[in-house]
Amino acid sequence: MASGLSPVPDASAGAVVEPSPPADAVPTTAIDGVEYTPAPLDRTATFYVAGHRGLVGSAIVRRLEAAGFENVVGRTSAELDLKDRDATFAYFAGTKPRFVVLAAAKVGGILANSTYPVDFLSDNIRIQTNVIDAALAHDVERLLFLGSSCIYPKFAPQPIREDSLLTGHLEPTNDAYAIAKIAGILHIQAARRQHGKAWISAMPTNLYGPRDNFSPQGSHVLPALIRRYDEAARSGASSVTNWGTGTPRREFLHSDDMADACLHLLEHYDGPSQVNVGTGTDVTIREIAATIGSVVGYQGATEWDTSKPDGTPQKLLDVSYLASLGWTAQIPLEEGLRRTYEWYLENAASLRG
Ligand SMILES: NC(=O)C1=CN([C@@H]2O[C@H](COP(=O)(O)OP(=O)(O)OC[C@H]3O[C@@H](n4cnc5c(N)ncnc54)[C@H](OP(=O)(O)O)[C@@H]3O)[C@@H](O)[C@H]2O)C=CC1
Ligand SMILES: C[C@H]1O[C@H](OP(=O)(O)OP(=O)(O)OC[C@H]2O[C@@H](n3cnc4c(=O)[nH]c(N)nc43)[C@H](O)[C@@H]2O)[C@@H](O)[C@@H](O)C1=O
Repeated sequence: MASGLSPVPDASAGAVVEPSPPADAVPTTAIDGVEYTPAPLDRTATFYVAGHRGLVGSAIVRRLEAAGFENVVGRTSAELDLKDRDATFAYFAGTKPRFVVLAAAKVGGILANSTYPVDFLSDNIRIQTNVIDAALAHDVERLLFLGSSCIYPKFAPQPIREDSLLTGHLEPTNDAYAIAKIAGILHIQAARRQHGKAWISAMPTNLYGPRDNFSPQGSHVLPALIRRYDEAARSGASSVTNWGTGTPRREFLHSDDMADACLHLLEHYDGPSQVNVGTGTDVTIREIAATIGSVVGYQGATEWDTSKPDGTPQKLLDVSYLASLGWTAQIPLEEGLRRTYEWYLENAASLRG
């Protein structure tokens, strides 16, 4: 992040260089039937990544900088609490971002979501409402809101298509978080309808990668298991105990793939429907546990604590619309796991939690 943690450069300084149109700049039909033409984003514009230190936000910063964006900016939650409406508006007034990705949120695994539903609802509603309203007030040109696959009904037909939204009851372990995310999707659609904004929403499946949350109680399953199996391998433990039955199925996408999909969507999609982002394949929790055990070299037994919640039995996303826009995931699960484990080993001493 070249200028992100220092004052934002004067927007009037330097000539604006418009990038040339992409080779594939042919009209595309959006998921809801609207036609639009892919358009590259101006690499010199100020680009605010809300949540730039998190799992997804940090991957987006890496992807944007690799793509030549010169003015990627961000603030930590200590520097700018996005729950504070006045502070959020003041930041937008001072920074004047032209592009925004909203990757700041209160995020956690199944236990955190089910234990603290008020926090997941209230914090996320406030963060996203403040950012979206400030972006409206300060005329942000392109904004990408990140939701989650948990917005879909617990028993949605698999793989889950975008039009399954609001067709059934939510999974109770994360309904509060899901309702906040659904409100975000509607907020983006409302900004499109009422103010003509070219803003969009993406719904990621379960994500993992460097800078994930590895805290034993608060994290998602994949970082939790990397830590648990690594610690067991080191201590020579004869068994580890995971949560639930191990039978639920989950789809895992590396954060670098997610970041690539975000930029692709911003340059190739402009429609009101949220767009699913995933790999199109899933595994059982038992299978991912076995793979992680093998990646970290754990040789003991695995037990299952069925007093812990399983959550939804399956939430495999239908990613055919995103594929029709020209994007598919590139990082195989086992390779992504190895890369994440390497990052974990290098950073274990300084992890949160
Ligand atoms: N991880 C996953 O499996 C999935 C994530 N998502 C979505 O992707 C997005 C990013 O998630 P992820 O990267 O995993 O989450 P992380 O917890 O890794 O990062 C969240 C980021 O949000 C920032 N943040 C949180 N609260 C505030 C606040 N009050 N003010 C300012 N910044 C705040 C944090 O800033 P700081 O570090 O400075 O405190 C952090 O950088 C979220 O919208 C999430 O819902 C969707 C599906 C799956
Ligand atoms: C991304 C998504 O993440 C959350 O939903 P989830 O997919 O259910 O998330 P999870 O990764 O925490 O669990 C997946 C599965 O794995 C099992 N499991 C085993 N052992 C551990 C374990 O040690 N930790 C965790 N967390 N899970 C474990 C666990 O019992 C469950 O069956 C949402 O709340 C919401 O945040 C959201 O949108």
